[in-house]
Amino acid sequence: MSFSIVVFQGPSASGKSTLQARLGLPRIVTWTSRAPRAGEQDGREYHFATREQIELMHRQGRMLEINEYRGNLYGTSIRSLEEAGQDGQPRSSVMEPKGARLVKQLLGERALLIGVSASREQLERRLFERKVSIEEQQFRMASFDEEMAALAQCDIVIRNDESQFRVAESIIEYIRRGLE
Ligand SMILES: Nc1nc2c(ncn2[C@@H]2O[C@H](COP(=O)(O)OP(=O)(O)O)[C@@H](O)[C@H]2O)c(=O)[nH]1
Ligand SMILES: Nc1ncnc2c1ncn2[C@@H]1O[C@H](COP(=O)(O)OP(=O)(O)O)[C@@H](O)[C@H]1O
Repeated sequence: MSFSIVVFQGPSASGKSTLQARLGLPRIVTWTSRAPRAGEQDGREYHFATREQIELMHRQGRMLEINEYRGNLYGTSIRSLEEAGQDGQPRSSVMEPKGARLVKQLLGERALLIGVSASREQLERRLFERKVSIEEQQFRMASFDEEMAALAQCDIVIRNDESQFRVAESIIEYIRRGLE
C-alpha cells in the first residue's frame, strides 16, 4: 500500500506533533489567519493569510475545508493534497477530526489516519506543564470527549501515555519503515 498522506488526529497534548516529527515526513503546510508566533515562518509552519483571502480561496473551490478555531480560520488547500501524491513522497499533517475525515473521503486508501490518545490525567498534566492560561487549558480539555470519540474514524489509534512512549514510538518507527 502506498500512502500519499498520513494525518494525525487526537486530543490536545496527546502527542500528535511529537509523533509526527518522529515519522519524519515533510509536512503539508496549511493556511491560517492567526498571526505568526515567534520563530514561525510563512510557508513553513503555515501559509499566513488574512481571513478574507482564505474565505476567497474557499469560495473558489480551492480548499478541501476550512475550520474556525479560537477566532481564527484554518484550511487545507486541495492543491497541497494533490501535490502530496504526485512526487511519490508521502506527507504528513495534523488536523482536527472534521478535516481528517474529509482527507479520508478525498483520498481513500491513500490516506492513513493515525489517532493519538492518552488519559485525561496525562493530558491535563501536559497542558499544565505548557504553562498556558487556565482558560486555555479548560478550552482544550473541553473537547476531550469529542476528540476521543472521533478516534473511531482512524485506521489505527496509538496510545501515548508516558508509560507507553517507547511503544508508541516503536509503532511510528514500524510505520516509517513501511513507507520507505
Ligand atoms: N481542520 C483543520 N485544522 C487545522 C488545519 N491546520 C491546522 N489545524 C488545527 O488547528 C488547531 C490550532 O493550531 P495552532 O494555531 O497551530 O495551535 P496549536 O493548538 O498550538 O497547535 C490544531 O488543532 C491544528 O491541528 C487545517 O488546515 N484544517
Ligand atoms: N512519545 C513521547 N515521548 C516524549 N514526550 C512526549 C511524547 N509524546 C508527547 N510528549 C510530550 O507531551 C507534550 C504534548 O505533546 P505534543 O506533541 O505537543 O501534543 P499535540 O501536538 O497533540 O498537542 C509535549 O511536551 C511532548 O514533549
